[in-house]
Amino acid sequence: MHRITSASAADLFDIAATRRIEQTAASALPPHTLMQRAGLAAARLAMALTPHARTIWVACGPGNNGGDGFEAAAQLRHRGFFPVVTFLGDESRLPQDAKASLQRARDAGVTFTSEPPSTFELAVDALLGIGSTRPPSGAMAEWLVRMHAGAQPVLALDVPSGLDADTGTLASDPDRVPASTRTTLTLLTLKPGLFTAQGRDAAGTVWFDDLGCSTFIQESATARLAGPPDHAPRTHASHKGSYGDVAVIGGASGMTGAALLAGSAALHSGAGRVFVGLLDPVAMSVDTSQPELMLRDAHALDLSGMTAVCGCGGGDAVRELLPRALSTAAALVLDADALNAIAADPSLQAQLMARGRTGAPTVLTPHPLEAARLLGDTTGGVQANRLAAARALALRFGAVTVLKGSGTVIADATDAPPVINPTGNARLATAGTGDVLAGMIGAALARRRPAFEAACEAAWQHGHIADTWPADAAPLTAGALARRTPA
Ligand SMILES: NC(=O)C1=CN([C@@H]2O[C@H](COP(=O)(O)OP(=O)(O)OC[C@H]3O[C@@H](n4cnc5c(N)ncnc54)[C@H](O)[C@@H]3O)[C@@H](O)[C@H]2O)[C@@H](O)CC1
Ligand SMILES: [K+]
Repeated sequence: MHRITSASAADLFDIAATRRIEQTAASALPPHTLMQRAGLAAARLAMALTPHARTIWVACGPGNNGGDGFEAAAQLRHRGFFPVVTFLGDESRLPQDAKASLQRARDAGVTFTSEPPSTFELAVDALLGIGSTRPPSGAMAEWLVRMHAGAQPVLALDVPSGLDADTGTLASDPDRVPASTRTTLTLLTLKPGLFTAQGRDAAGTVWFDDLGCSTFIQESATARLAGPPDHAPRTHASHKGSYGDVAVIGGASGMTGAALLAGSAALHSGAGRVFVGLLDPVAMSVDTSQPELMLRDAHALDLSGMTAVCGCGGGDAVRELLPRALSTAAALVLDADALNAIAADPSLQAQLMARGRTGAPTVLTPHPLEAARLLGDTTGGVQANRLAAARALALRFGAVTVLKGSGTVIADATDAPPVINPTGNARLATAGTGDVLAGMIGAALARRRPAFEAACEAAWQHGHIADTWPADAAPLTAGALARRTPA
């Protein structure tokens, strides 16, 4: 059992793959072994979370997730703890493993009640796991509200009840901000839904126990959790040409700052030279706070041989430059208004697809609304399956797609599993942080990282800066994020 952090990459498996792995493992092991291992891991984590707990409420549901709860309760009782089990299900219809664990809990002397205990130091959510099929209702919904209403920790087994383990969508009340401290112990496999959409908030800190079954995994991952980028040292004999040129195209009237932020981010991410091609005809000619940035009229920049970062604060004016960027930029990041322009113009879409067919490195960085416009979908439709939406965009345009949001998804048009970025937090919910990400990806492309790796590495780094922002520093601003310096 170990805690999942952003320090190491990991494979993720969807529900269908998890069930296949379970079948393979279960057929190779003595009966009930998996559930007993799951319950023991849950009990150990419960004891570590609340070593002095007097009452541990274990809420058990009608399937094998409930069985994990019975087993955990039995193990806790054997160790001198006082679990109180509430069971929402029909004993005669319990799956065999769960039935055996229910009996083990009874034999261990666990207390069973019909109503949750009035006070508890820890709640164990064993109501629904990967078999969740509909929003919790009735007593199940009431119990979930109750366990999350207080400040007591909640330990969810396998997945938080009601969370779709494939997509990270939560069946009920997504806007509820729970008071509880959340931990999830996920079993057998890591599931993508824990790390994107509502999954990160619902799951809290994720622990993983493979139940000793990693050797039974014979299939490829559904998705992957990104790990930190490798830090390639710069050779002494390198020069600014070794790290490439970035040209930011954006900054229409009133939005110059967005382009300067992207430029600053590219500069501080190590690009050799950064040009900022402004679309505002009366724009400044130098940014005295960042004299390294070379400000130009966007129309005058020759993009061949350069990495263009196109769209940051681009307004409608960026549209006329897109055909040239799409046809001449050596590598290209399309962000914000560039994406909106493409979504509204079939001829630009055709050019983007044609660029994709040439294999020229191209990265799209939509937030969910921009992704929805490009796909002709709604934001809700995109968020309902972020992995599928990112992959659909990557396939349609032949471009690496970075679908931003909690648990940013990076997909390309190959068979490689999409990647979910584990870093980042709500500090990034401030204007300009998307421009910074675009600039960071631009810098990675400029030093000739392959587009998929460039996107994964920049997304990880961008979130990591926010994750390590000192608590006592001034609030994160996009400018400070671009400079990587809390100020
Ligand atoms: N599959 C595995 O690999 C393993 C499974 N284990 C546990 O078993 C779980 C999967 O077990 P199951 O397939 O039985 O699925 P669940 O225990 O998640 O629940 C399925 C049952 O809940 C009912 N249900 C679904 N949504 C409901 C709702 N909103 N309200 C009320 N009832 C609802 C279904 O009709 C079904 O009876 C895993 O998440 C994990 O906790 C572990 O014991 C270890 C191994
Ligand atoms: K659960």
